[in-house]
Amino acid sequence: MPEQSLYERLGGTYGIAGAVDVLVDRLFANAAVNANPAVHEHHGVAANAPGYKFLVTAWSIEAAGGPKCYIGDDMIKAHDDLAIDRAGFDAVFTEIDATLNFLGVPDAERQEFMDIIESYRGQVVQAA
Ligand code: HEM
Repeated sequence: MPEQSLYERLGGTYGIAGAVDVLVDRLFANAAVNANPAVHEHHGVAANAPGYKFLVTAWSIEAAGGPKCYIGDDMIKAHDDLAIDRAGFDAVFTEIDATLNFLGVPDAERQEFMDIIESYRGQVVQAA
């Protein structure tokens, strides 16, 4: 039997949307993530949460090998005006990892997803 995609092993659209629902609430409340004023301008507004959850869910579905459904900007353009530095990226990386752990995602799937996140560091970090 062929190995299931990461998308399938994460529980498909329902599993990923459920995880992003929890993740985005935690990111919006995370002081280290919001220390960047440009990030806080977005993440400090509760009304941004539903649309952001939609975009991050679709991005994650595609990144994990699920169906094509992401309509947002690429990762360079999406983070162009935010001056995200290494510490800012690490704060988000740590929150994603902690959330997947909190939700009981198995180690192998968590590691595989975190490797995907890490592979975008160079596109997201645009400040020294
Ligand atoms: C690999 C890691 C990351 C992924 C997969 C990711 C994913 C996304 C996605 C899908 C969007 C929506 C793009 C659109 O509007 O079309 C977005 C926007 C955004 N991201 Fe990220 N992101 C990452 C890292 C970060 C980090 C490290 C920060 C902050 C420290 C951050 C802060 C933001 C903010 C504030 C926006 C909204 C920008 C705006 O519309 O004004 N992201 N991100």
